[in-house]
Amino acid sequence: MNTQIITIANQKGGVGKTTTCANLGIGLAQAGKKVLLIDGDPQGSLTISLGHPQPDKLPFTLSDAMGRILMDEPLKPGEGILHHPEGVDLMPADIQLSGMEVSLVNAMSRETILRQYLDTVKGQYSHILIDCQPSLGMLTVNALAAANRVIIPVQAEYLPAKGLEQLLQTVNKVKRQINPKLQIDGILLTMVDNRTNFAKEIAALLRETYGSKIKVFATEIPHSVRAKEISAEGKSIFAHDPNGKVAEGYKNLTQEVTKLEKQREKSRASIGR
Ligand SMILES: Nc1ncnc2c1ncn2[C@@H]1O[C@H](COP(=O)(O)OP(=O)(O)OP(=O)(O)O)[C@@H](O)[C@H]1O
Ligand SMILES: [Mg+2]
Repeated sequence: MNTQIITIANQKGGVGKTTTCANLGIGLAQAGKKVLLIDGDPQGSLTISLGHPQPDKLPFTLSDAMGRILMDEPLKPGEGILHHPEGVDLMPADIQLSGMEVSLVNAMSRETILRQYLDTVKGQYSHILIDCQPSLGMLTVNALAAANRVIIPVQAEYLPAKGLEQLLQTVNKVKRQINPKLQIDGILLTMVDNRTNFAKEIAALLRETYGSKIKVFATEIPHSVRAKEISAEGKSIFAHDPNGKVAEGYKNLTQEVTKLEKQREKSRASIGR
């Protein structure tokens, strides 16, 4: 299986990375895909939002998995992977992962420890989604080095220009130096308040500034208090508010993401001919 590995990254905090990771992941599972979510944030927000309110009580988390790779110790098949009732698997994270940033500094192949871990599990999955912490540190570099695709959530409320530039530089550097397969799927506008023109202006500005290089997803995720509630519920927006506009948004995003995949497959096939 040619596993699609999608990293959700933006070093700006609170832009909807975790919400997108959980709901795109569950959206893909509902579309019949075999999905593993990786919590790459020591805060464990993805882990918490998928029904594990105390990540530090879990017996095995991503820092243990990456530690095994660092120490060259074996992992049992599927070790530490949790199952969510809505059909996705999860490699959780807890605060111990913050120590990994430090351990990686002097490690051999420090940028590819996560990739090496994913190599041991990816045979089981069609899609792996990685949630990043809000930084461009070693963990995010590991997530970019492990992926073939990146989605960049941008909160429509602020002008993101400068931070975005820095993120794109990091992505390009990883692509050049470590991972030539890496492609930016697109910028995803999140928490869009349709009562104002602001989101439209920002979307227009983003398309104007980056549109020639980077796709801005046609799907925009609307702002809704229902989306805020889900993390406490441990469920997706599809279970919490199936007929709401955020569920519709993530359903549309799921379709855009799978469509991109098919287009790329087609163009690869035609190049191969
Ligand atoms: N569409 C939405 N409408 C309203 N609130 C939302 C929406 N999406 C996410 N939120 C809320 O906004 C906050 C930030 O979202 P989220 O945790 O997904 O962002 P993040 O980029 O992962 O943050 P961090 O950088 O801290 O990891 C959360 O409280 C979340 O519940
Ligand atoms: Mg987060």
